[in-house]
Amino acid sequence: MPADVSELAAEREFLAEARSQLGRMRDRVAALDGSYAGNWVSAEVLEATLARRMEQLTDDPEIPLFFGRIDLLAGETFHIGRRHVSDPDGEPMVVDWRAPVSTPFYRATAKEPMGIGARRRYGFARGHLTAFEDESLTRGNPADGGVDDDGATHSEILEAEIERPRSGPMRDIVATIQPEQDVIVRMPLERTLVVQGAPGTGKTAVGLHRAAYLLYAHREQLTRRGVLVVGPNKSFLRYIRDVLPALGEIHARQATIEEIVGDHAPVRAAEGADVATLKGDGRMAEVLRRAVWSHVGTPEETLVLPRGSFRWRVPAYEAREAVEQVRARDVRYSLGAAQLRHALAHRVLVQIEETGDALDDKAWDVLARTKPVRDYAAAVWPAVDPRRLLFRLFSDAEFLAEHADGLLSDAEQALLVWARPPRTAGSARWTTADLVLLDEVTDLLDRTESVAHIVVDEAQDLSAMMLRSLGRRAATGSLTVLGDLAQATTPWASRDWADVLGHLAQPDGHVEQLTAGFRVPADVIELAARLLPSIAPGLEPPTAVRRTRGRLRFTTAPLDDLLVEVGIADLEGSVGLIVPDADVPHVREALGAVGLTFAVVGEQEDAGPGAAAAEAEAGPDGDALDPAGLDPSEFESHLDLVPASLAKGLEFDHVVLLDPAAIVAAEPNHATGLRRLYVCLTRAVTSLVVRHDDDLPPELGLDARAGEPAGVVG
Ligand SMILES: Nc1ncnc2c1ncn2[C@@H]1O[C@H](COP(=O)(O)OP(=O)(O)OP(=O)(O)O)[C@@H](O)[C@H]1O
Repeated sequence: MPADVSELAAEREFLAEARSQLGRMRDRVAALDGSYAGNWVSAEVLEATLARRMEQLTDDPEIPLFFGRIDLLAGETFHIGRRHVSDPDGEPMVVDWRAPVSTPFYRATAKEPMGIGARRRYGFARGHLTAFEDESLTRGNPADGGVDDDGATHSEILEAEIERPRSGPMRDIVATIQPEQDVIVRMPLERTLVVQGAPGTGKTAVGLHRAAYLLYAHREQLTRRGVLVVGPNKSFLRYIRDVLPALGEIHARQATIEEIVGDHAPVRAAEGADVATLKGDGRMAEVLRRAVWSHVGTPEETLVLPRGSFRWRVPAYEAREAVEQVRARDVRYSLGAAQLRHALAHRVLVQIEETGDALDDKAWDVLARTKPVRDYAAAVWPAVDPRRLLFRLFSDAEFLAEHADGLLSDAEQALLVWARPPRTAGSARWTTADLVLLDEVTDLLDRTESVAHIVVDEAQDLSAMMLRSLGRRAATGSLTVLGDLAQATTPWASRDWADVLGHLAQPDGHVEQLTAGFRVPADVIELAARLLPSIAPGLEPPTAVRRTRGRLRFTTAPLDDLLVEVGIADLEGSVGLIVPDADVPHVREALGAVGLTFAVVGEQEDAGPGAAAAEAEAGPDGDALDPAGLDPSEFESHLDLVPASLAKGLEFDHVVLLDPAAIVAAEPNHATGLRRLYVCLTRAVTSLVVRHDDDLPPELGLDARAGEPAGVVG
């Protein structure tokens, strides 16, 4: 038997043995239960821990138990996988990719071998080990066998992974994390960092793997205090939701900013970009701070506290002193109110003690809770209701002017005041930007609880006030901030990462860059990069690492003809039809008319029971889901209809993009429109077809009259 064949057989045997050991570990955990615990609380905790452990030990035969191996120069060999597997003696058979011992698998090069002599990568097909590929790190001589400038060796298995046709929701990249990505993934927990990277450079992937790494490296702290992953919208969160569970991590909350601030009130209205931008401006924080603290009054009367036959008194000047002392402590507003009650009670306590009355330990608290003290303190330091406060700011121009003086211009103040104020705070129709302001007010009143770590994706799109909302939720933790300034599509987006770090209250955070593009093929990048001088001067396009240059085509064909001509049903991999939001209804009809089955991104929730019923009615061939051919399973469907506003963060093997000019025009200003177009152009992995009329945005630098613009047709 040739050496390679016998080696493959040995590796398969090892895989089978590792699987059976994983089964043994699982059986052992299954035999344990909470009865080992000392009391019911720890029983509950133990049960939960065991349940989590069982989940981690579940063996999915489709997912390779290991994907790599390193041979240490010192002689030891380690298989690297998604989870740790040990033999009955406790010796590791597979080590977790996040363990320190695994680091050289990701980072060692011939120039810096990090103590390993060889690296092996495995090829799998549906869980079956089909191939392996060895790389020697001891050659030292770059001329020896395909070692490139930075000492990396060409890997067919890595290339196959990068070139694979895309389908379905996002997958993990644990087998092929690149050295510069791995540095970010394993950065210490305390470091807040920004990852700036062009489309497809793996920011989302890296952020999720970093969350998984931190959960492993700081398990106790992170599961107790929480990890939060923030994405731009719910469909994006559905797109990424399988990645962390596939890495064995199910305890990270994934939410949009709207969901995070959603506890304050439901969103019941939208508003113009100018108003929303102003509400998201960092100056609003000071307006709100002033408005909240303006409630603290100046005591003018004596506090009188009857007790038995005595009437104890705190004169107004002493009460004023107490207020000043509490204010100087710079505590949250509600805590200040409680401290004022105690400060007043203390002055009474001292008087009582001076009479020689013996008081017990609780007397101070009891005095602070008496009705006269409570009423007096509440009159000077009244409770503030966030919704009533915002209602007053937006309906009472004088109140707003008082607190916005020197911060907002008259014109800006006029923008904020409601043209037709609701009658009460309870009937106000709040917008998303309002909820973020309510979150700020709530935090001025009572400190917001902090989690241990937040991963924020598409962070360039968040307003200063939104960033403050996230920053306070990581006040005693850290953040991984992912984004691309060239993809900023909100009118309130940030222009500078230093500003972002400032709003997050993490000024010491630092910026890392990713430049290698794993998604977009070179021809498509070159097209999209034409927009960069207009939308983000100074930012570079990604350097495509994909071998295929991609297929790029422009057409003016009518939509119905195009749908037939592209041959969507026969394309391997997923297809995204990206259209201006306003065109979704008529394109949906057109797709139904040509009999294509598709899902509409962003409509999964709405699809609900009706769609399920339609699916049940579908014949065995499943191609008649409902009259419009709607397939409710967004990202599982072969074809997704994607409103341009929801394309961000997604990718499809093939993209058909309709009407770039309308996509640009739909945004509140031209620069934002061009950035939206940049996002839409950079979703394709294999091919991009652009359907347009005679109005291609001039910034693309193409001659549209020819229909097939010169110089860029693949
Ligand atoms: N090291 C890697 N090995 C294999 N595939 C990778 C690697 N890094 C990234 N990818 C793939 O590249 C694609 C783009 O990754 P990702 O979506 O994380 O990029 P992004 O920078 O967040 O893009 P965007 O800015 O468009 O949101 C994904 O399919 C991802 O799996």
